[in-house]
Amino acid sequence: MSSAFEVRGGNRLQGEIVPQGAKNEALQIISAVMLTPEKVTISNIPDIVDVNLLIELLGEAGVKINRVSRDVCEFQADAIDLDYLQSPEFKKKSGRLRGSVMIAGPLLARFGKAFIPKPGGDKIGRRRLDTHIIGFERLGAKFIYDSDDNFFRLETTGLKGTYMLLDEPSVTGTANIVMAAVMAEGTTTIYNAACEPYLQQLCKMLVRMGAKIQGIGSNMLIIEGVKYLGGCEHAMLPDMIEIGSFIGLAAMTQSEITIKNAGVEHLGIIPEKFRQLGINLEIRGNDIYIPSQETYEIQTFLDGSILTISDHPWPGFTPDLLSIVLVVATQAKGSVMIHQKMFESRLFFVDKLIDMGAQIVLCDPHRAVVIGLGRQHNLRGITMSSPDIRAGVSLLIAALSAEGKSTIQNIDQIDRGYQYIDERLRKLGADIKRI
Ligand SMILES: CC(=O)N[C@H]1[C@@H](OP(=O)(O)OP(=O)(O)OC[C@H]2O[C@@H](n3ccc(=O)[nH]c3=O)[C@H](O)[C@@H]2O)O[C@H](CO)[C@@H](O)[C@@H]1O
Ligand SMILES: C=C(OP(=O)(O)O)C(=O)O
Repeated sequence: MSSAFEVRGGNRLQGEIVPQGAKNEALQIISAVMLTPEKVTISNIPDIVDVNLLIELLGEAGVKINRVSRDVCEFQADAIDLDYLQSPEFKKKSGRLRGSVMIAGPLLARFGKAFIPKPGGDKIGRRRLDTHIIGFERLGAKFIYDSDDNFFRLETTGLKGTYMLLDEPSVTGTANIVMAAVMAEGTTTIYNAACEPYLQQLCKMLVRMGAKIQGIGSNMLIIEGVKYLGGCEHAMLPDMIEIGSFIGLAAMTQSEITIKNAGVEHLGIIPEKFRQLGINLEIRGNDIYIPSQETYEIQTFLDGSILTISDHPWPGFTPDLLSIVLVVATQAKGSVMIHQKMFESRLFFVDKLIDMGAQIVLCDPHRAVVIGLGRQHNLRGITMSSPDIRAGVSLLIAALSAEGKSTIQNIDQIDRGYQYIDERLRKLGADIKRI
């Protein structure tokens, strides 16, 4: 696969786009197939690098995989090869994505053993696994760290339910602990649990498999362990981060776009945050219609002070859309402070936007003030490299709105999470090609 996009900016886009299935949900759901020897059928699976890599890993670990169609897959984990899960091949491959860490919970629950290599994913700051490990320990697992080979090993003779108050509502951490607890002996209470739609979907799937979980959607999950989980069917929700990216794309390129089947009841505060930037969007049934807008004006707080948009665990605003909000603000009228509280290395990509002509002050690693250009002039196309998945798409959106040619390198980052993005954008009228 080639590794750059060449984009000629300035086209107004038009048409309909259907979001892919949610990447972060897919990583949890596909890990959960390890909890049962029975068949699990999953649909609306996004065809993206991270998810395909996880499916490949499961296949190598002995899970039977049958791709019924491009987005539907049957899994059957009735003959897991535990030796593979300690091998250098597993270590190398699973180290390439963050999501692979979530097979630890199911393995611990079912086989009493799990191995976690140092996980991959975006290099967007420190990404610790403390919540996962401490949670497993609280359930009675023994944690052994091999500093020579950077492998975390976990072992148990039987997990036991307990009360735990998580240090922070970690998304993958909560998923991992839930998957371990569903087959532990007795009752587990997880307080300060993450409750993103990804987790709600996971819990609903586990309940269909026979798990007993109360409090789904809240920050307190009460899980009564069961001895056995069976097969089920599960359909992934539309990817809310992709939906937010398309809203930003439409505004920034003055385009009229309809996002079809957007799962609007699951978007939480996301539409409202884009409205705060002055973007008109209409919810039409399960679609989102964004009219072409010449300009959009950032709201102030009620007392007239400069708006701040910051991230927060669900139901707050997801950190994965802050880079998108930031780029959209560069062409708005007005100013906004972007405060990325969770990750300390996610805003550095703004230097590229500044090179393109945007007015941004990076105050510190967590905060940037954007002074919108209000279409007084266009951004200029440049050559740039994508540091992480969401910065990559933000740069792509900037390039599509800019004057002239841009080259975005390192687009493997974008391919990790956005399915056939160049092809889908071309259908809307974008001038983009892989080189
Ligand atoms: C595969 C996957 O699902 N990845 C998502 C998941 O990553 P992941 O599950 O790895 O992220 P966590 O929820 O564990 O935390 C992310 C970072 O935020 C910090 N933190 C977290 C909670 C909090 O209240 N305060 C705080 O500062 C953590 O210390 C950590 O550095 O959740 C992140 C936070 O929504 C998203 O960016 C990632 O896209
Ligand atoms: C940070 C992200 O992904 P990951 O956790 O897989 O690195 C993301 O999806 O924005």
